[in-house]
Amino acid sequence: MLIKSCAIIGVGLIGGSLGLAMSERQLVGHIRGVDVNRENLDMALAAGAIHQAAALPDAVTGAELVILAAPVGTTQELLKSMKPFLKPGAVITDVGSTKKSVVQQAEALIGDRFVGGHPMTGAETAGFSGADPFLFENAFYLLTPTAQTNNDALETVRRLVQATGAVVMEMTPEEHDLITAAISHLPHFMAVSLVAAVAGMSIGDKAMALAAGGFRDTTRIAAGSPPMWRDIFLSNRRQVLQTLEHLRGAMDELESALRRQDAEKLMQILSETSAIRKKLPVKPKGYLPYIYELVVTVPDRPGVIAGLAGMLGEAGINIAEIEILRAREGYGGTIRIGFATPDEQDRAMELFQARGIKCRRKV
Ligand SMILES: NC(=O)c1ccc[n+]([C@@H]2O[C@H](COP(=O)([O-])OP(=O)(O)OC[C@H]3O[C@@H](n4cnc5c(N)ncnc54)[C@H](O)[C@@H]3O)[C@@H](O)[C@H]2O)c1
Ligand SMILES: O=C(O)C(=O)C[C@]1(C(=O)O)C=C[C@@H](O)C=C1
Repeated sequence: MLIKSCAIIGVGLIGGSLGLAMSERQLVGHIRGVDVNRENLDMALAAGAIHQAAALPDAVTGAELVILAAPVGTTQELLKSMKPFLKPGAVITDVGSTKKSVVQQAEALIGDRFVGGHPMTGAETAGFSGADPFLFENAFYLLTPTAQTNNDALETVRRLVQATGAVVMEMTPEEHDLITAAISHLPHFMAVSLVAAVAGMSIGDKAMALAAGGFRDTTRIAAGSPPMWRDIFLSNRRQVLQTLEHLRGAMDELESALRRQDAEKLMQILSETSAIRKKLPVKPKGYLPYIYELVVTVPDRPGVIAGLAGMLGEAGINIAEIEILRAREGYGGTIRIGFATPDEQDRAMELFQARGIKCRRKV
């Protein structure tokens, strides 16, 4: 056990996942949970993510660690209300998606025992129902200590985060906010704008009903929690606007090539960006750092997945992930099977091919 008692304020997707990860791995002796939403609190309690549902200020009394996991706009009020009740030496951390304003507010209110944190993993689902004890496995978890931050407090948070399976990276709150503006907040801004633009077209409803991968993949995140994203945009306003300028520049260049019907320029932009996108590290988060995948085509027969799993099991090949990609009732479907090593992928491919099962490597 790393910590005797902890309070999580906000037991939604991230706070709930942290609670599950900490209690399942027995990292914390006793976890109290606080939430304005009774349903999330009840679910967190029933799932064992927290041991006790509590309210402020009782929840933080005697706690060695307090984790703020509500939208970033609540930080100041929450810290103000708990400050007089914090145990001397208690460590306070948060999981907020923006850091500079949060860290400034926290340091001004409670001083050097606040450690800013931000797991670079999540989902578009809000609330405890999406919580997952493995959410942090292999995910980057950014910590943003400042010159003021107490070293022991930083070490406590670092050890806890690592024990949840995450990979800690430290940076300044300023650098954090610019980077996350570019790779998280700007994409959200774009996804929301794309949904709004298409919804506002006369063909909007019909077009969206027909949407395949393009619209779905680029707009998944637009389904995210409105209060959470309102707070992120407002607290990282300057950096989001700064990165938006770059996006506008890139869009203007593409638009101008299209207007001029400049095929060469279009080809150059498309080739350059395609090459950059392909170089993104594969699966930087998830249960395994890299997954070696096969896509298997199977007939629609009861027990077909059990059959594949049995074959692999008999050959001593472990399945790391399995997913039904597409299925047509009565005909068949495609199944994605992930393996932890290229050797297992090769052996599975040989096994399937020897039995006449159609499969290919997913690249
Ligand atoms: N969703 C993501 O992908 C993601 C990823 C990393 C970090 N974050 C950050 O984590 C934090 C939580 O986000 P989430 O995705 O878990 O959202 P969520 O909506 O799933 O959970 C937030 C919880 O906080 C509760 N809450 C709101 N105001 C409160 C208050 N004043 N007191 C107590 N509880 C309160 C809500 O009822 C909810 O249960 C946010 O700061 C967000 O920026 C989110
Ligand atoms: O939806 C996801 O897959 C996410 O990981 C969400 C995401 C992101 O933009 O990457 C969103 C906000 C967080 O602060 C961190 C993660």
